[in-house]
Amino acid sequence: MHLTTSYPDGLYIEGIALTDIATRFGTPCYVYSRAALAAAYSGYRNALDAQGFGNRALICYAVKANASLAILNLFANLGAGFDIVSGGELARVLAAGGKAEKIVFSGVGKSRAEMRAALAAGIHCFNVESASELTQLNAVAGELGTCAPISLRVNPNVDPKTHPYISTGLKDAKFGIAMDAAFALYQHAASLPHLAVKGIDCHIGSQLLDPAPAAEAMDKVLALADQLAVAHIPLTHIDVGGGMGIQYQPDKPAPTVADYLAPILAKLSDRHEQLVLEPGRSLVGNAGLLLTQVMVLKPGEEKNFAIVDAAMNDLMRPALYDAFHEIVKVGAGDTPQSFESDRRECRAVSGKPSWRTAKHDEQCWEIVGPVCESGDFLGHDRALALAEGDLLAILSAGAYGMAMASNYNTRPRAAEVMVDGDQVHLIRRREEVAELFALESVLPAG
Ligand SMILES: Cc1ncc(COP(=O)(O)O)c(C=O)c1O
Ligand SMILES: N[C@@H](CCCC[NH3+])C(=O)O
Repeated sequence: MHLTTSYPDGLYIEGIALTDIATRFGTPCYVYSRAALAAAYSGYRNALDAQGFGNRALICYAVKANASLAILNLFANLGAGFDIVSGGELARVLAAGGKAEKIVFSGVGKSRAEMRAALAAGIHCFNVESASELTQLNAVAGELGTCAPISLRVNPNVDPKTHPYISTGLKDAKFGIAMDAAFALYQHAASLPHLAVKGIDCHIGSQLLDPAPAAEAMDKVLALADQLAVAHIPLTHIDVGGGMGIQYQPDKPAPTVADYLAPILAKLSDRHEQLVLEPGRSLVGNAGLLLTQVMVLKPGEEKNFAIVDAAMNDLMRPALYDAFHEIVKVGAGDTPQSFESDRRECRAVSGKPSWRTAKHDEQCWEIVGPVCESGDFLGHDRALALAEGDLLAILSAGAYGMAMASNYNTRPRAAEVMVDGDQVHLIRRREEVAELFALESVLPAG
């Protein structure tokens, strides 16, 4: 949440004014901070070092959160491994300089071609999610004359207390192998000639603000690991997944990495296995924002609409999960407002014709995009003093922002830039409209 600094001439990221970025690169534009990304990674490393896991923990950044080559390269240079879920992500990680031997491959549906590519690259481990996948992987590894390193991803049937769409550890989810079926499947895996049992994996969901469910899941995971050791199927690593949440709004603080990990690490401290972590959102979420410009103000009897040039195709979290992202003005003299007090004012006047807040010049706005969907909103009831042409920053947009962007309404995807001290680098140029239909063709004439 605290990515920007407010100066008299507007908001900055590190040494660069957001207004300058808008002038140079246009809007909508994703803006990341190299320092914030590096600090998030160090947060994990330091917490692990402090708990004595320095030499036996592998941080595998979950690429799905933000697959930018520049970000992958930055984490690779810091020593990170990667959690991938497709052949595409494998190719990206390798192109960005990631090391194959630090990659874990998650996901409920891996194609044979993806298995082959990962085996050829020599990844650290496949996180296998079904009996059928185990059989297929054994066959593919056999065809290649090799042995696939595997973990089973278990489903502990623990409620992670997060949004149902990003909850993965309850038994009605498509993810993982039921705890009571896992032991037998491990025995089967150990009997297959082209599999090497390495570890166990568990990921119960995303945006978790309380570590208790993950710690509860860990008890079940460790009980199974001990049972396997007795059955002569020793494990060399324990993958605790990702899931740590971040602060999106002032009244919902997130724990520090150290506090979040403490109850989980406590259960692992007197064990010998390597620890694998798969954090995504907590490494990138608060290191990026989406810069957008107000195109049209459309005050109305019921609601005031501020139509901006970013939309649900750029950031779909609000439309998909009703997710909250703080939105602030970035121009000269605009200090980020305290959202909580503003929201109360918005609600207090809601329904009144003027929709005016107590603050001078501020009104309540629905911040919406130009896409033809009523669900195309980026923020509800925001108290802001707006004029057409104003720049806004949609905060905490570094995770699952650009990664889930689409070309809906034939909208080119946004540019992405990375601030590094007093430099700013274009890390992905804005798409051009002609590129959006370059792969298509019309039917032959006649
Ligand atoms: C298997 C797996 N690992 C890691 C992650 C990363 O999760 P997060 O971004 O919440 O840290 C996810 C996404 O939830 C996932 O499905
Ligand atoms: N896309 C989700 C997170 C998904 C996690 C994937 N396992 C979000 O934006 O919050």
